[in-house]
Amino acid sequence: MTQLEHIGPPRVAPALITARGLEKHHGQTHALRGVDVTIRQGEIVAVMGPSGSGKSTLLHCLAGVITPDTGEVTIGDTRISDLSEDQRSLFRLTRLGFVFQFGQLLPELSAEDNVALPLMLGGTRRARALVQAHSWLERLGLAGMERRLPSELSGGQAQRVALARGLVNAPAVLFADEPTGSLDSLTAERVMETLTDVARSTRTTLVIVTHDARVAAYSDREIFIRDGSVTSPALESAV
Ligand SMILES: Nc1ncnc2c1ncn2[C@@H]1O[C@H](COP(=O)(O)OP(=O)(O)OP(=O)(O)O)[C@@H](O)[C@H]1O
Repeated sequence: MTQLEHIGPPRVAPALITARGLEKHHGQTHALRGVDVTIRQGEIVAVMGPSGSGKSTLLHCLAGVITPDTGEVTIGDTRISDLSEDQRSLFRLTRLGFVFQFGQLLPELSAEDNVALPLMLGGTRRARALVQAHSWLERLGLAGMERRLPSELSGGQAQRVALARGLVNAPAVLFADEPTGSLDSLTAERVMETLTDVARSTRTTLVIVTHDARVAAYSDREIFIRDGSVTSPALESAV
Protein backbone atom coordinates (compact mmCIF):
# COMPACT_ATOMS: atom_id res chain seq x y z
CA MET A 1 0.00 0.00 0.00
CA THR A 2 1.38 3.45 -0.86
CA GLN A 3 1.37 6.33 1.60
CA LEU A 4 -1.14 8.18 -0.59
CA GLU A 5 -3.71 5.46 0.06
CA HIS A 6 -3.74 6.45 3.74
CA ILE A 7 -4.97 9.95 2.94
CA GLY A 8 -8.70 10.57 3.33
CA PRO A 9 -11.29 10.18 6.04
CA PRO A 10 -10.55 7.47 8.60
CA ARG A 11 -12.23 4.19 7.74
CA VAL A 12 -14.60 3.27 10.53
CA ALA A 13 -15.58 -0.38 10.61
CA PRO A 14 -19.33 -1.04 10.72
CA ALA A 15 -21.02 -2.19 13.91
CA LEU A 16 -21.08 -5.98 14.16
CA ILE A 17 -22.71 -6.49 17.57
CA THR A 18 -25.47 -4.20 18.77
CA ALA A 19 -27.15 -4.75 22.12
CA ARG A 20 -29.89 -2.46 23.33
CA GLY A 21 -31.66 -2.27 26.67
CA LEU A 22 -30.45 -5.62 28.03
CA GLU A 23 -32.07 -6.60 31.32
CA LYS A 24 -31.39 -9.95 32.97
CA HIS A 25 -32.39 -11.40 36.32
CA HIS A 26 -30.93 -14.58 37.80
CA GLY A 27 -33.62 -15.32 40.36
CA GLN A 28 -33.63 -12.33 42.72
CA THR A 29 -30.36 -10.96 41.33
CA HIS A 30 -30.69 -8.12 38.84
CA ALA A 31 -27.58 -9.03 36.84
CA LEU A 32 -27.98 -6.60 33.89
CA ARG A 33 -29.77 -3.27 34.23
CA GLY A 34 -30.40 -1.78 30.80
CA VAL A 35 -27.10 -2.39 29.04
CA ASP A 36 -26.40 -0.85 25.62
CA VAL A 37 -23.28 -2.00 23.78
CA THR A 38 -21.99 -1.54 20.22
CA ILE A 39 -18.94 -3.48 19.02
CA ARG A 40 -17.46 -2.90 15.60
CA GLN A 41 -16.23 -5.41 13.04
CA GLY A 42 -12.67 -6.45 13.92
CA GLU A 43 -12.63 -4.70 17.30
CA ILE A 44 -10.93 -6.31 20.29
CA VAL A 45 -12.97 -5.37 23.34
CA ALA A 46 -12.31 -6.22 26.98
CA VAL A 47 -15.35 -6.39 29.28
CA MET A 48 -14.08 -5.48 32.74
CA GLY A 49 -15.55 -5.04 36.19
CA PRO A 50 -15.57 -6.44 39.72
CA SER A 51 -16.59 -9.99 40.55
CA GLY A 52 -20.35 -10.41 40.27
CA SER A 53 -20.84 -7.20 38.26
CA GLY A 54 -22.48 -9.00 35.32
CA LYS A 55 -19.61 -9.54 32.85
CA SER A 56 -20.28 -13.20 32.10
CA THR A 57 -24.04 -12.57 31.99
CA LEU A 58 -23.43 -9.87 29.37
CA LEU A 59 -21.14 -12.14 27.34
CA HIS A 60 -23.70 -14.95 27.45
CA CYS A 61 -26.48 -12.59 26.29
CA LEU A 62 -24.32 -11.20 23.47
CA ALA A 63 -23.46 -14.74 22.32
CA GLY A 64 -27.03 -16.05 22.52
CA VAL A 65 -26.13 -18.57 25.22
CA ILE A 66 -28.89 -17.11 27.40
CA THR A 67 -31.73 -14.78 26.45
CA PRO A 68 -32.16 -11.44 28.19
CA ASP A 69 -35.48 -10.76 29.97
CA THR A 70 -35.83 -7.69 27.78
CA GLY A 71 -33.70 -6.01 25.14
CA GLU A 72 -32.21 -7.10 21.85
CA VAL A 73 -28.92 -8.37 20.49
CA THR A 74 -28.04 -8.22 16.80
CA ILE A 75 -24.92 -9.80 15.30
CA GLY A 76 -24.40 -8.81 11.69
CA ASP A 77 -27.86 -8.95 10.19
CA THR A 78 -29.13 -11.63 12.60
CA ARG A 79 -31.38 -10.56 15.45
CA ILE A 80 -30.56 -13.22 18.05
CA SER A 81 -33.82 -12.72 19.95
CA ASP A 82 -35.78 -13.67 16.82
CA LEU A 83 -34.16 -17.12 16.64
CA SER A 84 -35.58 -20.30 18.13
CA GLU A 85 -33.37 -22.22 20.55
CA ASP A 86 -32.31 -24.65 17.79
CA GLN A 87 -31.52 -21.79 15.44
CA ARG A 88 -29.50 -20.08 18.16
CA SER A 89 -27.49 -23.29 18.72
CA LEU A 90 -26.75 -23.55 15.02
CA PHE A 91 -25.83 -19.86 14.86
CA ARG A 92 -23.40 -20.29 17.77
CA LEU A 93 -21.89 -23.39 16.19
CA THR A 94 -21.38 -21.92 12.74
CA ARG A 95 -20.85 -18.18 13.33
CA LEU A 96 -19.35 -17.80 16.80
CA GLY A 97 -16.32 -19.14 18.64
CA PHE A 98 -15.81 -19.59 22.38
CA VAL A 99 -12.82 -19.89 24.68
CA PHE A 100 -13.19 -20.38 28.42
CA GLN A 101 -10.93 -20.13 31.45
CA PHE A 102 -10.05 -23.79 31.66
CA GLY A 103 -10.17 -24.50 27.95
CA GLN A 104 -12.85 -27.11 28.49
CA LEU A 105 -11.25 -29.55 26.10
CA LEU A 106 -12.89 -32.95 25.99
CA PRO A 107 -10.38 -35.11 27.93
CA GLU A 108 -10.92 -38.30 25.92
CA LEU A 109 -10.34 -36.60 22.55
CA SER A 110 -6.93 -35.81 21.04
CA ALA A 111 -5.95 -32.20 20.33
CA GLU A 112 -6.84 -32.59 16.65
CA ASP A 113 -10.27 -34.04 17.39
CA ASN A 114 -11.01 -31.34 19.96
CA VAL A 115 -10.23 -28.68 17.34
CA ALA A 116 -12.13 -30.48 14.57
CA LEU A 117 -15.22 -30.94 16.73
CA PRO A 118 -17.09 -27.67 15.97
CA LEU A 119 -16.69 -28.33 12.23
CA MET A 120 -17.87 -31.93 12.55
CA LEU A 121 -20.88 -30.88 14.64
CA GLY A 122 -21.67 -28.44 11.83
CA GLY A 123 -21.65 -31.29 9.30
CA THR A 124 -18.08 -31.25 7.94
CA ARG A 125 -16.61 -34.72 7.36
CA ARG A 126 -13.86 -35.75 9.76
CA ALA A 127 -11.05 -35.98 7.18
CA ARG A 128 -11.74 -32.48 5.96
CA ALA A 129 -12.22 -31.10 9.48
CA LEU A 130 -8.86 -32.59 10.50
CA VAL A 131 -7.06 -30.78 7.66
CA GLN A 132 -8.34 -27.48 9.00
CA ALA A 133 -7.64 -28.51 12.59
CA HIS A 134 -4.01 -29.33 11.69
CA SER A 135 -3.60 -26.01 9.96
CA TRP A 136 -4.81 -24.11 13.06
CA LEU A 137 -2.70 -26.22 15.43
CA GLU A 138 0.37 -25.49 13.32
CA ARG A 139 -0.46 -21.79 13.19
CA LEU A 140 -0.70 -21.69 16.98
CA GLY A 141 2.68 -23.41 17.42
CA LEU A 142 1.39 -26.90 18.19
CA ALA A 143 2.61 -28.88 15.17
CA GLY A 144 3.50 -32.41 16.29
CA MET A 145 1.01 -32.37 19.17
CA GLU A 146 -2.07 -33.26 17.13
CA ARG A 147 -2.48 -36.72 18.66
CA ARG A 148 -1.88 -35.76 22.28
CA LEU A 149 -4.66 -35.94 24.81
CA PRO A 150 -5.37 -32.79 26.86
CA SER A 151 -3.76 -34.49 29.89
CA GLU A 152 -0.51 -34.71 27.87
CA LEU A 153 -0.35 -30.95 27.25
CA SER A 154 0.85 -28.06 29.42
CA GLY A 155 -1.72 -25.48 30.53
CA GLY A 156 -0.55 -23.01 27.88
CA GLN A 157 -0.59 -25.66 25.14
CA ALA A 158 -4.07 -26.79 26.16
CA GLN A 159 -5.30 -23.20 26.04
CA ARG A 160 -3.82 -22.84 22.53
CA VAL A 161 -5.73 -25.94 21.48
CA ALA A 162 -8.85 -24.25 22.91
CA LEU A 163 -8.03 -21.12 20.86
CA ALA A 164 -7.66 -23.26 17.74
CA ARG A 165 -11.03 -24.85 18.46
CA GLY A 166 -12.59 -21.40 18.95
CA LEU A 167 -11.19 -20.17 15.63
CA VAL A 168 -11.56 -23.23 13.41
CA ASN A 169 -14.98 -22.30 12.04
CA ALA A 170 -13.77 -18.80 11.10
CA PRO A 171 -16.22 -17.18 13.51
CA ALA A 172 -17.57 -13.67 13.05
CA VAL A 173 -16.97 -13.16 16.77
CA LEU A 174 -14.75 -15.01 19.23
CA PHE A 175 -16.02 -14.75 22.82
CA ALA A 176 -13.46 -15.42 25.53
CA ASP A 177 -14.35 -15.63 29.23
CA GLU A 178 -11.23 -15.19 31.39
CA PRO A 179 -9.20 -17.03 28.72
CA THR A 180 -5.96 -16.85 30.71
CA GLY A 181 -7.42 -17.17 34.21
CA SER A 182 -5.87 -20.58 34.83
CA LEU A 183 -2.39 -19.73 33.49
CA ASP A 184 0.75 -18.28 35.06
CA SER A 185 1.47 -14.69 34.04
CA LEU A 186 4.15 -15.44 31.41
CA THR A 187 2.05 -18.14 29.74
CA ALA A 188 -0.99 -15.85 29.96
CA GLU A 189 0.90 -13.12 28.12
CA ARG A 190 1.95 -15.53 25.36
CA VAL A 191 -1.62 -16.80 24.96
CA MET A 192 -2.94 -13.21 24.82
CA GLU A 193 -0.32 -12.28 22.20
CA THR A 194 -1.32 -15.26 20.09
CA LEU A 195 -5.02 -14.61 20.55
CA THR A 196 -4.86 -10.93 19.62
CA ASP A 197 -2.36 -11.48 16.74
CA VAL A 198 -4.67 -14.06 15.18
CA ALA A 199 -7.77 -11.92 15.77
CA ARG A 200 -6.12 -8.91 14.12
CA SER A 201 -4.73 -10.83 11.15
CA THR A 202 -8.07 -12.53 10.46
CA ARG A 203 -10.16 -9.41 11.31
CA THR A 204 -12.07 -11.50 13.85
CA THR A 205 -14.04 -9.48 16.38
CA LEU A 206 -12.94 -10.48 19.87
CA VAL A 207 -14.88 -9.96 23.10
CA ILE A 208 -12.88 -10.86 26.20
CA VAL A 209 -14.30 -10.93 29.73
CA THR A 210 -11.54 -10.33 32.24
CA HIS A 211 -10.87 -8.74 35.60
CA ASP A 212 -7.15 -8.56 34.76
CA ALA A 213 -5.84 -5.20 33.52
CA ARG A 214 -2.85 -6.97 31.92
CA VAL A 215 -5.23 -8.97 29.74
CA ALA A 216 -7.35 -5.89 28.97
CA ALA A 217 -4.19 -4.07 27.85
CA TYR A 218 -4.23 -6.20 24.69
CA SER A 219 -7.65 -4.85 23.70
CA ASP A 220 -8.56 -1.82 21.57
CA ARG A 221 -11.22 -0.70 24.04
CA GLU A 222 -12.58 -1.54 27.47
CA ILE A 223 -16.21 -1.73 28.53
CA PHE A 224 -16.64 -1.42 32.31
CA ILE A 225 -19.55 -3.05 34.10
CA ARG A 226 -20.53 -2.27 37.67
CA ASP A 227 -23.67 -3.61 39.36
CA GLY A 228 -25.13 -4.65 36.01
CA SER A 229 -24.66 -1.28 34.28
CA VAL A 230 -22.04 -0.02 31.85
CA THR A 231 -19.99 2.75 33.42
CA SER A 232 -17.58 5.00 31.57
CA PRO A 233 -13.85 4.30 32.00
CA ALA A 234 -13.35 7.81 33.43
CA LEU A 235 -16.03 7.19 36.05
CA GLU A 236 -14.59 3.76 36.80
CA SER A 237 -11.08 5.08 37.45
CA ALA A 238 -12.58 7.62 39.86
CA VAL A 239 -14.39 4.93 41.89
N1 LIG B 1 -27.15 -19.03 37.21
C1 LIG B 1 -27.22 -18.09 38.15
N2 LIG B 1 -28.11 -18.19 39.17
C2 LIG B 1 -28.20 -17.24 40.13
N3 LIG B 1 -27.42 -16.13 40.14
C3 LIG B 1 -26.53 -15.98 39.16
C4 LIG B 1 -26.38 -16.94 38.13
N4 LIG B 1 -25.40 -16.51 37.28
C5 LIG B 1 -24.97 -15.34 37.78
N5 LIG B 1 -25.63 -15.01 38.90
C6 LIG B 1 -25.47 -13.79 39.70
O1 LIG B 1 -25.59 -12.68 38.82
C7 LIG B 1 -24.61 -11.68 39.12
C8 LIG B 1 -23.72 -11.46 37.90
O2 LIG B 1 -22.97 -12.65 37.68
P1 LIG B 1 -21.86 -12.76 36.54
O3 LIG B 1 -21.36 -14.16 36.54
O4 LIG B 1 -22.41 -12.21 35.29
O5 LIG B 1 -20.74 -11.76 37.10
P2 LIG B 1 -19.21 -11.61 36.67
O6 LIG B 1 -18.95 -10.14 36.63
O7 LIG B 1 -18.94 -12.38 35.44
O8 LIG B 1 -18.49 -12.27 37.92
P3 LIG B 1 -17.05 -13.00 38.05
O9 LIG B 1 -16.02 -11.97 37.66
O10 LIG B 1 -16.97 -13.33 39.50
O11 LIG B 1 -17.07 -14.20 37.16
C9 LIG B 1 -23.87 -12.17 40.35
O12 LIG B 1 -24.46 -11.59 41.49
C10 LIG B 1 -24.09 -13.68 40.33
O13 LIG B 1 -24.06 -14.21 41.64
